Amino acid sequence: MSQESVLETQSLEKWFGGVRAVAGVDFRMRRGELRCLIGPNGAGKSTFFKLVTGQLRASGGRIIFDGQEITGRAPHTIGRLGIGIKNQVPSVFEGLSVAENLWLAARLRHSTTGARVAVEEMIYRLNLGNVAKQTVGTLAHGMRQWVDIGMVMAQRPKLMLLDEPTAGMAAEEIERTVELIRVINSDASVVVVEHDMEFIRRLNSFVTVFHQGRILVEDVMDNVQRDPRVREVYLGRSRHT
Ligand SMILES: Nc1ncnc2c1ncn2[C@@H]1O[C@H](COP(=O)(O)OP(=O)(O)OP(=O)(O)O)[C@@H](O)[C@H]1O
Repeated sequence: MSQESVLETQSLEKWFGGVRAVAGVDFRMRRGELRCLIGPNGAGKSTFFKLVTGQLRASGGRIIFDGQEITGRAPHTIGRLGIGIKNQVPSVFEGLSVAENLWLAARLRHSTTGARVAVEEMIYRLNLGNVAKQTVGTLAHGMRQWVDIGMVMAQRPKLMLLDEPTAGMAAEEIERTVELIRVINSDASVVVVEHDMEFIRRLNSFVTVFHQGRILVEDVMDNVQRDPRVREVYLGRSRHT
């Protein structure tokens, strides 16, 4: 594997019974890169994420993170090595405050002092100072998503996976999420799975298109949207254009 790669998969496969959800994926991204992953429903994007984080065990192939093979490693080991994931459903504690949530996440990786520093930094970087003491369950949907993202950031991952971070967000919340992803990407590699094409366009990154568990196309968004194969399987559908 190239020294430049933060993540590489080789012939990665996942079967669920007779369904080949991930069907031999050779994926590679550079250290420091921001990459978007798109594809129609059922294309295998979430399964790919879960294989990388160890939430699911691969049926075949290899996963290499930061120069080290992580295939078959447990999720907590992979987390400690530096891969963080924000799943579609926020894993916040609704009954605790923003600061308490960030603290619990930060303590997974840091000493008491280090965690305190990380919490303060996340509150600042996420611009959550006004709501730091507020109970997360009382916050608007967008803010809960940002707290969830902050909890992953507080662990200082080298690679952050974001599964549909803008789902259910209003336009101004989406705008702020674009900025937040740039902040995250200033010191971590990032992969974003999204259905919102305008959001992907705003992120202005290299895009990988999944279809039926395989990589169909990899290119910049302009070329992806013009590609007839992509239009056929995905962008031609009114819901996604
Ligand atoms: N736990 C599971 N058991 C059985 N089949 C599964 C499981 N998880 C996913 N699948 C199947 O694997 C395929 C890929 O699903 P996956 O959720 O990875 O797609 P996706 O691209 O993330 O879709 P979406 O955009 O709708 O989230 C689908 O056919 C799905 O039904």
